[in-house]
Amino acid sequence: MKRRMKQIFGSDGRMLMVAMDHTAFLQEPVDGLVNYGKTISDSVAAGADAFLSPIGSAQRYDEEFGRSSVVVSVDTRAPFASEAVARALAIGADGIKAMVYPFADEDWVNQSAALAAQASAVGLPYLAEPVPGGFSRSDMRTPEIIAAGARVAAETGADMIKTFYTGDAKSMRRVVDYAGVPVIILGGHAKDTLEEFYGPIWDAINHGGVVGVAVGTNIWSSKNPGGVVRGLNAILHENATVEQAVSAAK
Ligand SMILES: O=C[C@H](O)COP(=O)(O)O
Repeated sequence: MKRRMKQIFGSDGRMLMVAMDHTAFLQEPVDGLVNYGKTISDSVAAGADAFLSPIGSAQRYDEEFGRSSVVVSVDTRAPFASEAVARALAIGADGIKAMVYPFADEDWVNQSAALAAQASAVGLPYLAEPVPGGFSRSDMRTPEIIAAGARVAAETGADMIKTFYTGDAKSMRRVVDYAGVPVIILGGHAKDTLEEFYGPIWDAINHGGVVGVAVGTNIWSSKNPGGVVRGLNAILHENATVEQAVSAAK
């Protein structure tokens, strides 16, 4: 477990994860995901530490992933718990990831606990993504509920949490403190400018206690995925300002 966690996070304890698991549920092809292998290769060259991928692509693109970490997403299109863990191990994954729906679906919370137990038994890091109330409850995205949801997911046995940015570093710090395990934030919908995209990430990393990002849409929907990753790498691993990150991306 320790060796795999170090592999995912790297020597500075931070993680730049490119999320490409959307192919398991998106209802239309997106160029950056049609060109899945190229998006991976460009991201690796730009400094990505890890990828989030469904099992099918995790197997298919092993060449492109190179020495980066691959965390297999088993939210959908994959068997849960023991079968998913065995499959992830069989393909050489560095971790496993699943959704959790605190305050909405007890079965999913219990499934998360089962998955955590199975993964822990074989030393496979488990990344849980709590979505309080489920996707329909956008009213449940307050900092307090995000913090509570993160803790529920951590209490199922997750080793890391991927969750929403609360919108400001102070309340994000409370999420991180309450979760008790490393927290990374997701990217969300496509932003109009790089400044708008990098700004909150810079805050979360430098003042919110967040140790990484899992970004999908803002990378693979960009005309220049490698550039977006380069800017993220500058913020996460080179202490760059937002302005420097924007320059690095261009
Ligand atoms: O696995 C998906 C994550 O939510 C990150 O992707 P996103 O940047 O599109 O939100």
